Amino acid sequence: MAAGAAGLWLDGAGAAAVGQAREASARLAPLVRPTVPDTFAGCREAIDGVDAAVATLLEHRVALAGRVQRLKPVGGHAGRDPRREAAIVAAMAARAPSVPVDGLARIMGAVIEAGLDAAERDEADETPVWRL
Ligand SMILES: O=C(O)C(=O)C[C@]1(C(=O)O)C=C[C@@H](O)C=C1
Repeated sequence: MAAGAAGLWLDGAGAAAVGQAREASARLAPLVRPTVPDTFAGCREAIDGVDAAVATLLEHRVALAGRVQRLKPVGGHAGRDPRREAAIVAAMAARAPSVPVDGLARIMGAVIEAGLDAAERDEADETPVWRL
């Protein structure tokens, strides 16, 4: 398999490998090759592509957040660290200058809470899909 500017070339790959490669491409394409669509349908398609990448990153972030809870003296919601959360928002603000900082703080607050909720469900023996 090789990746190029226009997509993926698969030589002699089975259907499962082709499916996996398509999914990997869908997840990565919006990051490495952002599109600038000029139609309604094109915009919707591009948004769906970005959402696929966002969902992939959220899934990975939730798994990492779950892992760090198990390494902290006090994990879960009880061990929240407002200074760390503010530093996360400040670092992200530099990369998302079009999103007002208070909006970014609300978004990341929701993301962090979702991660902590998932970690506490995991503690209750509900195995998550992703576990690092
Ligand atoms: O870094 C930590 O201490 C974490 O528990 C992870 C995390 C996060 O999801 O980024 C979650 C809760 C804390 O308030 C701060 C950050």
